[in-house]
Amino acid sequence: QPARSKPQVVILATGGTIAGAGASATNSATYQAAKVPVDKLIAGIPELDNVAQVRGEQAFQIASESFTNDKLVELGKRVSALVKDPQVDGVVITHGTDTLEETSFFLNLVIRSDKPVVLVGSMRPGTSMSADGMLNLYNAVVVAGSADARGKGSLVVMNDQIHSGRDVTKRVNIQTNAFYSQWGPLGMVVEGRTYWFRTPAKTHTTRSEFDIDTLRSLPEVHVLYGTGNMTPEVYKAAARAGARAIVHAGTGNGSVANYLVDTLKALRSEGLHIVRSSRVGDGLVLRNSEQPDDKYEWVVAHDLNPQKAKILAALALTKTGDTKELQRIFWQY
Ligand SMILES: NC(=O)C[C@H](N)C(=O)O
Repeated sequence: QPARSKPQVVILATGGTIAGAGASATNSATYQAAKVPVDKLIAGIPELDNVAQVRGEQAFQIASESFTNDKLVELGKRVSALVKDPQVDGVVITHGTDTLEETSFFLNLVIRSDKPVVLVGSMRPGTSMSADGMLNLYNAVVVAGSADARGKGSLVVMNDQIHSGRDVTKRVNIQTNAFYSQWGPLGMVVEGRTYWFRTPAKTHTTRSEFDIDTLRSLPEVHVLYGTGNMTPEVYKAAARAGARAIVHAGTGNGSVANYLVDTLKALRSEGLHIVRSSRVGDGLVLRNSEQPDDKYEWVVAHDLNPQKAKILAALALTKTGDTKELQRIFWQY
């Protein structure tokens, strides 16, 4: 077959601020997300034509805070079908930034392909002054069409940086430098070229034991946030509401208040899993630090923040209910 001159990239649009519109150019924070259809986004960047052959597909038109487990599974299945198409070299997903880190981690774990899957959003709507969506989308298409982006797991392109979809998190709610990875970005994309500096160490995509093609749904996992003066009843309510695991977004090292410990132990003995993460954001929670996890059969979230731990716990619970296995999964991914 003759080599194609340009990579073929599909832009799968889900909504978010990158498809947002405000009343005036000064509305950078007050606007409606998920308004502009994907074909209009593509038409607004004729330069895309220089770097890839692009086509759009509208998966959803929602703000990302409204993503559900069912939507994650539906999106994952569509991405999987696209990357199996020999005509497709890479996929870009336009996404709201609020839960982009959950979707990127989920796809990093369930898409069994080494083709680039690149998530992108924006912090300002396209109608605003210094809107960031156009360049972010252009950069994302460049990365999705790059052979050197293959095999690196899902990627997030924001603000000229290329992040691992596993590591990245939204840290600022109102500026264009919103995304951050505690272990650093993987690379940069500048003027249509990629520059790489590191690769992910954790298992992903082609080597993952999770597979979107056989996944039908995700079990319920709730995150409960550690503060002073917690209420044990809230943990029991999560269990009654059908949670199979609770991610405890603990203070500091994932610590648990002394008056909560008995409730968490009792819930564990009833079959619910306890995953200790931290509300701090950076760092990592170690086993048997703060609490005797071995004795209580609790799991620690390693370096995953609570919302990422929720995604991995849900996927892990589709495979096992064994605490040691769950912990092995948290170390590995
Ligand atoms: N900047 C954004 O995209 C925020 C928006 N609420 C969303 O996540 O859809």
